[in-house]
Amino acid sequence: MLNTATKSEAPGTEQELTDGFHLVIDALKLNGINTIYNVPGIPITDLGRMSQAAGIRVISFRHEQNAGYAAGIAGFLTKKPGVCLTVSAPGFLNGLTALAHATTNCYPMILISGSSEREIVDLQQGDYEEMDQLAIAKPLCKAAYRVLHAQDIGIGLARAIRAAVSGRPGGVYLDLPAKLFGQVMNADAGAKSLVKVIDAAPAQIPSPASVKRALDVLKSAKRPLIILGKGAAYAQADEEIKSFVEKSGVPFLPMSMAKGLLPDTHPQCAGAARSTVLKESDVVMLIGARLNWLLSHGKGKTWGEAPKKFIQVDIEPKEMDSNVEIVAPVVGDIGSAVSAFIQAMGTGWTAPSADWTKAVQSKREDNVAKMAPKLMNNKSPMDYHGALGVLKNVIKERPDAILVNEGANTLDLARGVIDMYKPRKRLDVGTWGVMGIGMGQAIAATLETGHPVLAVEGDSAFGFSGMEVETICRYNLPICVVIFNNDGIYRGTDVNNANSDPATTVFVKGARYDKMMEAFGGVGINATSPDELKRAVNEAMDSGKPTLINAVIDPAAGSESGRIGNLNPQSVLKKK
Ligand SMILES: CC(C)(COP(=O)(O)OP(=O)(O)OC[C@H]1O[C@@H](n2cnc3c(N)ncnc32)[C@H](O)[C@@H]1OP(=O)(O)O)[C@@H](O)C(=O)NCCC(=O)NCCSC(=O)C(=O)O
Repeated sequence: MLNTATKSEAPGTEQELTDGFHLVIDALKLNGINTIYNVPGIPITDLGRMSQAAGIRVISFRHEQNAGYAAGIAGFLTKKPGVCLTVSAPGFLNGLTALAHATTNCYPMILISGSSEREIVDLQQGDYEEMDQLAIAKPLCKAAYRVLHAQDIGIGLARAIRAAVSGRPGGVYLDLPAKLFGQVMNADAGAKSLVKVIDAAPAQIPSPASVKRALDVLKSAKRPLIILGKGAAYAQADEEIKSFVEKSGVPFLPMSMAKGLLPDTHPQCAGAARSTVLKESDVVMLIGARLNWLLSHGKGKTWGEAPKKFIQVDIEPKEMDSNVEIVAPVVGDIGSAVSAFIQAMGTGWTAPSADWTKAVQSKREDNVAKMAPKLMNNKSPMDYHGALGVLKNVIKERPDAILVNEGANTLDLARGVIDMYKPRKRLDVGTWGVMGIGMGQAIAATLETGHPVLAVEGDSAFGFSGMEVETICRYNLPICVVIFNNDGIYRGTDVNNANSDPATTVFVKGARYDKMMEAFGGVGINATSPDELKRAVNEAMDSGKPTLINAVIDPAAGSESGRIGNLNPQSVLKKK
């Protein structure tokens, strides 16, 4: 129902009126958008207040980048665009990193930003926070729109929603100049101008020929492999994906955020035999996974000598042949494609040879067995494995909890050690390997799903969004943040011999991040051994109280930039 903003006062011509503020709110509600991730300020403070009054959940952050990361991951988790609301110029720019991140990661998100007046901006006359925001946003997102007239708000939002979620999802920018909010129009006309987006992300059914071609190639394989990407997790076609993988009998490798689509403990899971399956497979079916740097572009020594054939399932036709030849492209949405595979496989599907599946299984068992003793050590200060062994069990006992994870070593090692059991329960740095997603993602994850969150953070990574612990306390969210504190980036042991400044990669020694949480009324714990960590995390996850655990990690533990290999400039220098 339309909110009545005011009534016109001319005698005898009384009519219900609405305005830009109310039209934006009504358009959001009409389209089922019930949460806004926001940082208030000119000119959108009242939009936040009025949205809250109208029943939309408005979560106010301390920095727009974190609100943006929250909106992006909300989009990933719900398949509805996550909305981030920012002030003009500087606030808008702060939100842009998250908008670009959403686009790169294919998360549906709308960055709505207030902006200054067109007449003044275009003549560059020095308006408050003057900036041509639309032009700046355009190259960083899927689509960018500006609404100048109140009667176009409905259409503007409809275009933004459709652009964000249809085809390959991504970030959309919606520019709302300050003057728009105050524009008044007849309430009936306003209501009629709103648009409810019907079938915003229509199913894209793959052609039967492409389905048959893909299955023929898979069937011909001696050593097949399925790689599940976060596109598969996004699709929410969990049952279909599980049935297909199990029916095929093919080993599967989950990319980081696809972990849990099938449990990491599933007999077909090849996560712990990664090098073996990439090198030795002869046919690889990519489902919602891109052949980007995370998969070494599908070539080079990671993929071994054996010739490979790639099958790729993706909603975006341009993804095909992006790095290597795709012999069987299947263009469609993942749910439709996987359902079509199941149907076309019929009843006579033959599983891959036991030679292959047993070889994968035995490599996996070897790696898991090698890892096991490391995870049980009770050293103090802790090393990564001792601390992660504890967290692995925390998630095993609470498979519905959401794990947020960022850092360098903290990310790389947690990804392997912590098994996931359910879909979309692992959220991390995504395609860019960006640091700073932690608190924004943790906040949105619990708000959107109702599940508690365990955020496992490197001390450096946490610093990018650390002030949001106040937000976590303000909204009293069930988030347990564990900071792997080794006094620096990669390690805390670097020394600068040139002058008295600290080395570039070290932080204050023995910092107590737990005190930050206490400052805002949450629970802060300093844990120096795996036993202490175990007690503290279990208590936090059971109580649901905002908690931050400063996990003291040996400053000498850890290696340079995880395993990014030759992307790490220091390793390049060392090689010269
Ligand atoms: C590209 C990658 C997927 C490739 O990683 P790899 O190291 O090759 O593989 P994984 O991590 O999956 O696995 C490593 C090895 O552990 C094995 N493995 C995996 N799981 C297990 C379990 N559960 N038990 C035992 N062993 C296991 C796996 O088979 C591999 O061994 P083998 O099979 O024997 O090989 C990954 O590096 C990645 O996601 N990188 C992103 C990192 C990132 O975004 N960083 C942010 C930058 S931080 C930053 O800003 C900065 O540093 O700068």
